[in-house]
Amino acid sequence: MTDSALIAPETLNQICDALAGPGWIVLPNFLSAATVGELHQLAQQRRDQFNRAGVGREAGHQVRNDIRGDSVLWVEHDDAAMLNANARMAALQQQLNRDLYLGLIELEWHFASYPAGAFYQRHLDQHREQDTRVVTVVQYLNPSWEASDGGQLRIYLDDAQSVDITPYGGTLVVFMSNRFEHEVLPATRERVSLTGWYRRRSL
Ligand SMILES: O=C(O)CCC(=O)C(=O)O
Ligand SMILES: [Fe+2]
Repeated sequence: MTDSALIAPETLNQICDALAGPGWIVLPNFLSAATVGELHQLAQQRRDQFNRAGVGREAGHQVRNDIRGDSVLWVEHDDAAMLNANARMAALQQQLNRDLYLGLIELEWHFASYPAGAFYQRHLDQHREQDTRVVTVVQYLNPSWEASDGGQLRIYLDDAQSVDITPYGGTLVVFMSNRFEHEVLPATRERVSLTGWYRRRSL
């Protein structure tokens, strides 16, 4: 990994201010091109370990191409190849707790790969009252992506407007998991990301 494990203090402040205000933020070039390349390559090397993502829990869990078409690989906390990536996310967790008192205890995150044409229908990441997901974090790992490749993340804002975010490599998106419905639009090529949720203890 070439990137330092650290996130610039101004960036941490910017994220906290945004979550306390509008509740969401997009930061282009959060990851350097070198880091995007390395993480993208890692995802390709581990291609065989990805599993089709499902919807619903436990007995109700099923693969539904009409709802979401991605495959995912969960990131382990002691994964040596993810040392810096995990450290960056730990630094952000610490700052969110310090500034916003969110009481986050862990990040669970996975690589996600959407084949060409795949999408994820409009949904809310925190959909049950008992759900402990507080903050959603997405990082895109798509080198040389063009807006015309598609794959935008469409976030539905509070005031019945929406914003489309193109998944350029290195872009970070952070938003409050219980506030914004969102969807992933189909792309013309494979779309790779790291998506995670900071969790609090269940009440
Ligand atoms: O990849 C994205 O832009 C968002 C993915 C998403 O909404 C999810 O995995 O819950
Ligand atoms: Fe989501």
